[in-house]
Amino acid sequence: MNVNEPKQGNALLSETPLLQVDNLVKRFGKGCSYCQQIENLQGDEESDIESARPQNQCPVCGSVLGCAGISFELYPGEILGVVGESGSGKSTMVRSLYFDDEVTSGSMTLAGYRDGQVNLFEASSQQKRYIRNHLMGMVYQNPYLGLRMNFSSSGNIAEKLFAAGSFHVGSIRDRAKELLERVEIPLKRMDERPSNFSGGMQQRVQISKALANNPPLLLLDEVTTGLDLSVQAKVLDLIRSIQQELGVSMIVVSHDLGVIRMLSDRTMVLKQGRVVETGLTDQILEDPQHPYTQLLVHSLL
Ligand SMILES: Nc1ncnc2c1ncn2[C@@H]1O[C@H](COP(=O)(O)OP(=O)(O)OP(=O)(O)O)[C@@H](O)[C@H]1O
Repeated sequence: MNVNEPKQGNALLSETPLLQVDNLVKRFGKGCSYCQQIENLQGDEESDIESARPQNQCPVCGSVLGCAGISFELYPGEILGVVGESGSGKSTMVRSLYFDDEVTSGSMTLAGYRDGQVNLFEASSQQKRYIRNHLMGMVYQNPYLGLRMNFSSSGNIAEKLFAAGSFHVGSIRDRAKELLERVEIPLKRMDERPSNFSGGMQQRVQISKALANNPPLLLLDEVTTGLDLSVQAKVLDLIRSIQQELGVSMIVVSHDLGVIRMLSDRTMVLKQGRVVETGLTDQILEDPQHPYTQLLVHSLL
């Protein structure tokens, strides 16, 4: 597959979302009676584009709204791109979805967990662990967050399989081989620590670990940022082919519209913790409606 080729159409969207997020709020800081009314920090969408004053910071108590009421749906087999400038809340959003950060309020349901009837943000820590181990995978920009650098690559995968209840050493080893082969890590290096690997290889090991238990949902946070362009292209190509092969749904966070253009079916644009525009990626890139999206798109050109 050539990464320079345009995407082959959009995923077939089924009627029922795999993931539904409603009104996700994440506040950093204690908050006060002023900023608990989120609309007080709303700002003027049209005029604050160039403004230096962050609209997501409370002028009274100084708390910051990382996510200020984000709602969206993700359908089976779909790749949703999340784009926005630095500080727009992209990482806070995915970290919240993966339970790395505890949210302030909001709800998240997954079709594969108790028929989508449970707000996962309110689940117990044991339930959250189950969901992370069986139903979600996460790939971080910084491989040190997703990998244990003092374990071998196969050991990293084994850890994820153990966590989901696999204990048969032979099958774990076979699965590790299969996954590492899939992400093109030479098998003779499977017992080496990822700290010996290049940045692109570390990201590929992270991807294989995240996929170990066949989760229906994969979260990818700036996974190619900081890699050389040719390495970046290989990792993006891998992500795209894995998605086509396994049909896994993905949320791809990037500040780089080139990455979004290549991978995502639909795109959600964030600004200061809020969704300003969502639509088919081609439409967002070719005919952006919101002034902020227009600025982002034009800065790509
Ligand atoms: N631990 C924290 N404590 C206080 N504020 C935070 C914390 N983490 C994030 N923020 C704030 O939340 C807002 C959203 O940050 P976030 O890192 O999610 O943005 P981003 O779009 O991922 O940016 P980048 O691409 O630069 O990482 C920013 O204003 C940021 O300063």
